[in-house]
Amino acid sequence: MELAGLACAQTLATVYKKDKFPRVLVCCGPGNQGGDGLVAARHLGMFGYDPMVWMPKRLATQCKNMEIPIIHPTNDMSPLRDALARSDVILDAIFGFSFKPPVREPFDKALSLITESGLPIVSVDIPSGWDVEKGNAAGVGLNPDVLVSLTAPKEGAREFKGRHFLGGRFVTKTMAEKFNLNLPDYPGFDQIVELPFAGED
Ligand SMILES: NC(=O)C1=CN([C@@H]2O[C@H](COP(=O)(O)OP(=O)(O)OC[C@H]3O[C@@H](n4cnc5c(N)ncnc54)[C@H](O)[C@@H]3O)[C@@H](O)[C@H]2O)[C@@H](O)CC1
Repeated sequence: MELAGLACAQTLATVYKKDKFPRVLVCCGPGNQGGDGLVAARHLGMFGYDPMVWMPKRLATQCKNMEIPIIHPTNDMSPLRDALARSDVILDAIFGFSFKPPVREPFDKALSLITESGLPIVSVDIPSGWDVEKGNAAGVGLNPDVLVSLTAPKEGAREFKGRHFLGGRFVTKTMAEKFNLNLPDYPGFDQIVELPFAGED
């Protein structure tokens, strides 16, 4: 979770520079991906961003020491609406590979508000609302500008058209061999590598 969160923060920082996009709204879901989001928020704070966390289900207190503001658990959407109005970019850490449609409350309203905001979105692992295998077939998912796949790209992300990064430097050789993963090399000490657009060499 620590390295996955760092990979997410590094992806956002690579595409959305802090001088133009300092205010990051990190939207965290109720599962492990939400945990990645909290870790990413902490790293974004260390990178010099001004992160804020929206977390409708109470998770942990990872952000306390960084004094990152947390929008408290509530089904009322007005705090999220206000936070969106004060943000430059969104890190979508709401749902990952365990998401099963349809989207339940309060996340259904949250996904609509996030889309309506028109802000750039960086999604973690699979855009929220997409099925891990069927993608956005139901049409209720976010349409992010950037995706950071963790471990390996998911089947459902095939139709994703934006900038696509892989964050999986934490995958061991044994694991890569066991699951027959064909993983690219990571440059330098980076936690992420940008993948070519589908169809590119
Ligand atoms: N296991 C792994 O190999 C790794 C997992 N990681 C992260 O963990 C994610 C998977 O974590 P989890 O399995 O905890 O699951 P998710 O983080 O995908 O979320 C599952 C949560 O969402 C809720 N949920 C599912 N469908 C819903 C719906 N339709 N409406 C409302 N709530 C719904 C579930 O009740 C559960 O609380 C990955 O996508 C990735 O982001 C990374 O930390 C890297 C390593």
